Amino acid sequence: MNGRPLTIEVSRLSKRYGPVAAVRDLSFTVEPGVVTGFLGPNGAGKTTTMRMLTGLVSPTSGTATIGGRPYRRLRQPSRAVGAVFDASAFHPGHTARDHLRVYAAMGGYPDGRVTELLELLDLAGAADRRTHGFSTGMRQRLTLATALLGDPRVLLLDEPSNGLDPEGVRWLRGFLRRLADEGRTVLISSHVLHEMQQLVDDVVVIRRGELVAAGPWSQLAGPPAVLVRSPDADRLITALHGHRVETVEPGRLRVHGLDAPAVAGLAARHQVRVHELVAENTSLEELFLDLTSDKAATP
Ligand SMILES: Nc1ncnc2c1ncn2[C@@H]1O[C@H](COP(=O)(O)OP(=O)(O)OP(=O)(O)O)[C@@H](O)[C@H]1O
Repeated sequence: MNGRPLTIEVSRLSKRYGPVAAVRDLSFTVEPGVVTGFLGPNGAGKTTTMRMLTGLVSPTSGTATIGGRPYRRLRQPSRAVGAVFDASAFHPGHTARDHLRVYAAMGGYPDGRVTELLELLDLAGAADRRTHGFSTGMRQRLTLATALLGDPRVLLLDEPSNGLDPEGVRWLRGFLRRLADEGRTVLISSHVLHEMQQLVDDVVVIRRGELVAAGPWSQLAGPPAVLVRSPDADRLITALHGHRVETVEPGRLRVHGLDAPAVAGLAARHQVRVHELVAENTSLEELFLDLTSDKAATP
């Protein structure tokens, strides 16, 4: 990667389309060196925000900057920022190599960069095939190759995991992680949450154009919880004095803020019988459903 890392800053950003408030007073930061997921249900305003970041849509108010400047005022925008919004937008008659050559010519990149990226994205074997026969995974890799032509320090990808099989998602995770480790700023949007859970370090969650939550995924997921089945549930509640304990049903408890070994240790110390102990991790999906439910919308 060439040059200093670039931080993305979105500040009090709004976009109206007539009566539709697509993005409302949105503020968040995306740091270099991590993979950040931009999450929200369909129509939440993700694409509109990413288009404002790349100068394709002008904000109604607020700012969206990359390394402190709006996209259009960056010295070499296409070298600083790689962005692709539609993975299916290939000319069906073009081969993968043709497609990359067209974009390389537009950006002023040498042909050697095309060959390099075909290798890097595992497309060398399919380089001279027409894209209309490409699988979803190959299309997504070609999209990534297009975004990477200028060796950008910032990568903005709209729904890069869309339609990938588990093997494809695993590959994408490793690839994005490498880019982040090189100091790049990686922002990927999605509404398919179980895939994102494997892909991202930080998350920015929006709903109806507004920020719902932002931060490291591990913090947003909250502390662990443990499900315990015990014939001595009342005594276990006493032993767990000072911790938040819910009774799920008679004989079954959910203990918050402790991991399974800690609960087992306390039970042993108080000679309470335990028949089952299951660690529960809040998945991003649960978190997302919770954050985006109507209940969460009302103050
Ligand atoms: N050019 C436009 N004209 C009018 N309304 C628009 C336009 N672009 C987006 N919208 C509206 O703005 C809102 C946000 O749309 P946007 O595409 O940004 O959401 P999204 O989170 O990317 O959704 P998806 O996951 O479905 O792509 C939606 O209500 C959409 O209908």
